[in-house]
Amino acid sequence: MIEAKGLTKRYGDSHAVQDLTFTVRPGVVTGFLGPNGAGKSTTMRMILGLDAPTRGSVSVNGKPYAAHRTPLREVGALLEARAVHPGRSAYHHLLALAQSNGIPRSRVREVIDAVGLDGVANRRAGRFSLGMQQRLGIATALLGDPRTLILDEPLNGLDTEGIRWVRGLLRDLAAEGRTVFVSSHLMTEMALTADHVVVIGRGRLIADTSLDRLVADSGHGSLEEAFLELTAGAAEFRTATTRGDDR
Ligand SMILES: Nc1ncnc2c1ncn2[C@@H]1O[C@H](COP(=O)(O)OP(=O)(O)OP(=O)(O)O)[C@@H](O)[C@H]1O
Repeated sequence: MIEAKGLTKRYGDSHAVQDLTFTVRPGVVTGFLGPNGAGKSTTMRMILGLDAPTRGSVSVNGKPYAAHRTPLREVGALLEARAVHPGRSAYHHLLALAQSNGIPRSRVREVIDAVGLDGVANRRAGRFSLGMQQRLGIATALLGDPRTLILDEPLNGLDTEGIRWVRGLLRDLAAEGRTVFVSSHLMTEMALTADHVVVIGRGRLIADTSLDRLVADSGHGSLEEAFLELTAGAAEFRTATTRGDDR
């Protein structure tokens, strides 16, 4: 469970995140949606204690992230797939994290197999393609068998098989009773994966509802249309076509 209360982050004169209050519940996949620059990554960084809120608070599984004694066993996160020592193999990257978090060595092989990296586990992570780095990032998130998963754009760079695999993985993790909070710009994928959505724009909460209700209430048949309508006034970057300049 993730609980944000009045969460706010200001950089200089501008708000990246403003007065966000929402709860991410276990047992369902919650999609975290918003246009470019809406504040999704900043919110996730605050949940993980990587950025301090200017105001407000956020807890994961009942406590601030930093208050957990073995955080990797509570919360698995993928924020920046490239945040891996480039000279280290995938196996040694995971092993170092396992050893510093009291996770058995056998779990390293399990997650390597689970993400399909068994054939390249001894290669330097710095030479991995984006999709391979993303798979390693997901393996890192799964390493501690955590109750809560926070994944920022986990589908970036994945091939068709990888995208389908992540869809099944997220649904399975939620079905096991875990909390799954995932951001993505791929609305067709989110429509297939998420049960619930939290939508933000310009740092503010726009919607916190079931995916089915969001689509039904919009009167449109798709999440993509519902999302574009909902965020029309909150998107900083829209192309001429979407703005209707050429009509
Ligand atoms: N360290 C920082 N210093 C100054 N401004 C920042 C910083 N980090 C983020 N911002 C600003 O905060 C806003 C929200 O950025 P954030 O990366 O959280 O958005 P996002 O929803 O994840 O965007 P995207 O979908 O494009 O990845 C943006 O205007 C961004 O420029």
